Amino acid sequence: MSQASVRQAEIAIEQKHVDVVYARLADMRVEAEQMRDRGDQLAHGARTEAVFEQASMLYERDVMVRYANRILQTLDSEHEGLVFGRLDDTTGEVLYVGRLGIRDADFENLVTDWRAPAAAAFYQATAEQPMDVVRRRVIRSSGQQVIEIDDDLLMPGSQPASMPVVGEGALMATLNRARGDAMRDIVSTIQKEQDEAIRAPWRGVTEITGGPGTGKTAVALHRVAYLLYRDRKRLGSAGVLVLGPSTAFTSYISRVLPSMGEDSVELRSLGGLLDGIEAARIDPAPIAAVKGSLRMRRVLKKALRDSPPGAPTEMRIMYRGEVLKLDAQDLAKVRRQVHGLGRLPNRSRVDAAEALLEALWRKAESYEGFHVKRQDLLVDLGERIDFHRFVVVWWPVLTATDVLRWLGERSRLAHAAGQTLSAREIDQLSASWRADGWSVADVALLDELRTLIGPPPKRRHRRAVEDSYEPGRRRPENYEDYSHIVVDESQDLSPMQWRMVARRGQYASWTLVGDPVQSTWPDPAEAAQARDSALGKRTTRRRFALRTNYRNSAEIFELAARVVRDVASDSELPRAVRETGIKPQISVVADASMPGAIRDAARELLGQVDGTVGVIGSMTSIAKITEWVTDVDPERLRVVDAIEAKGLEYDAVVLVEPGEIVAESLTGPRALYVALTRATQRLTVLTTDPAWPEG
Ligand SMILES: Nc1ncnc2c1ncn2[C@@H]1O[C@H](COP(=O)(O)OP(=O)(O)OP(=O)(O)O)[C@@H](O)[C@H]1O
Repeated sequence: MSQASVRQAEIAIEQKHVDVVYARLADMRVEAEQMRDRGDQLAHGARTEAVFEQASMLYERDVMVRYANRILQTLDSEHEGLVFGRLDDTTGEVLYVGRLGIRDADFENLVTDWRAPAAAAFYQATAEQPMDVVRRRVIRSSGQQVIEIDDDLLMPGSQPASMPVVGEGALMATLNRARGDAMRDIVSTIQKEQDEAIRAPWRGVTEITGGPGTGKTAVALHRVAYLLYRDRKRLGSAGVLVLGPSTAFTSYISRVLPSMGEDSVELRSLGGLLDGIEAARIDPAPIAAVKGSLRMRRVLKKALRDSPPGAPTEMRIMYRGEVLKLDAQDLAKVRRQVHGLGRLPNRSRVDAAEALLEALWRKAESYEGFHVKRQDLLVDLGERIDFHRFVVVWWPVLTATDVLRWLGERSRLAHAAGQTLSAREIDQLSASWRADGWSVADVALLDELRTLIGPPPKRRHRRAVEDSYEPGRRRPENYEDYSHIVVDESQDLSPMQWRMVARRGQYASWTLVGDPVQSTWPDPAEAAQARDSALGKRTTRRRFALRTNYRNSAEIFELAARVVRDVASDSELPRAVRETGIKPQISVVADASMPGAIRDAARELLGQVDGTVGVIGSMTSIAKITEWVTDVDPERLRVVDAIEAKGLEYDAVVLVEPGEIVAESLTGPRALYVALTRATQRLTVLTTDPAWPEG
């Protein structure tokens, strides 16, 4: 038989099994729907049964409905192939691996869930340690149709004559495919070193490091699916949070977990972590660096103690024929006293009222010939409506956004900053808070303020809503009790951002994903310290280093590696496994011809690849660049600045003016390294510097 017909025959064998699986699934679907109906009946019945029976009935119903929903969800979710793997072992046993564990009506195993221990060999077996696996097969399908198979022969000595081996390697086939706007899951081709990180226990802190394209993000997401599968009770109800750098990133990864049947995980960007605020604006690097540093805590604390804008600077109140007056100095003293009690400002209005009454009493006492009893004055004035009206405006309920906005006034910020910020920093920060909207770095400051201020006094009905929270429902505002938190691109979190994230995971276990070489944070020591205090005393720490770059062609990565050689050691750089024979194109362009050159390069690349093409430029020129390419294929062309490009990938990239990207970043070549490692197949660099990349 020819190779082609052997392949066809093997595909037909797999198709037969896949057909059996889908037929069984159709039956299960009917059963699941019946189960759901039966669940409803049970719930209905429970209302009329004795109380002790209700609990077990409801529990049974919940289990049924959850199981039924899970099957339906997996069947309905967009994914490639329910059955994607097969292992043949030395005893002739066959094990199929898929997205869901499925048994036939006689309870015989048709497919094993990829997360089950029995499926681990699918990812962990190698030629050196075959774990009794003779042949590993990846089955690629389109819908219910098997379209391709790819085999690895792990134990050639044990291969029976009747066992053919076909295909050229599933991994390479997958890596060569065009990229779209959404990341795909990698369940069928997870590599051994990745699998170890995915299956690590949930406790403590799991750190996954590796260069660009080593699959850190993919691994972190599969780890979440794995942990929820293994420990849903413990992790599922308190919730899992996945945090990424930008909304472009969270949208890029948003389909991976649902494609594995997980839709309960919260994906948030750093700008969207605080409920009610969606910040996308990125500050210029020097401003972001100040906003992210721990110095800001001092400034914010001080700002809260200052008198709010619009607060009266004088109090006059008539009492028994005398006008009692507190001037600005008196009032400032009272304010200091109240803050000195150390309670949250939004919880201190009663303290403020009491301190004002005391001050009024001292004033009254100082008036000659004015005889009143202290207790009388405190009670009489304390009941007066005009006194309360004053307290409300003098000690208003604060919101974090109000307080940060106030610091847009330069003199106010200067007062709060004292010696903590330089005059230039005060100029820059106050100007930034006068601008419209919030920046991503502001969100951590708002969250810090939220905690320093305390929640606004609760109204009764509001408390009722928060207390009635049950797992599965929408979580309460600014929920802080996640059971597991994944932080992607963790090398870039500022100390203030670490504090914000830590608040949400006081009892959580963590998966941290990052690459120090791609760091755009200028003070790694300060950030590392903030990170360590965020993680607290968690003693279990495990580290996984991924070393193979699956994204970039070797030719593209070679150029990227050149720009960071001075700041990174070889051991920190991954190895790109895929060669395309196509070198990146570097074109030196005159300034005036840049718009046309970008358009031409974009069009050329769009003609050469099937998927998306990214145009990446500096933050300062990205608005201009966006205008220049508006008429070029909006379907497949994406324009992002070097910061936003973090974590994303395209089939081809036009990188505009690398020198500008280096110049505007506080970590120079590292930011450029990030931008240069976004393309899977082709890269064109346009520069006005004839000496680049050497210059
Ligand atoms: N085992 C694998 N099988 C198939 N594709 C893979 C595998 N591992 C990684 N990839 C692909 O490689 C690309 C890079 O993966 P990912 O974005 O997770 O890398 P990363 O380490 O997070 O990169 P960066 O640090 O640049 O953000 C993705 O397209 C991913 O699907």
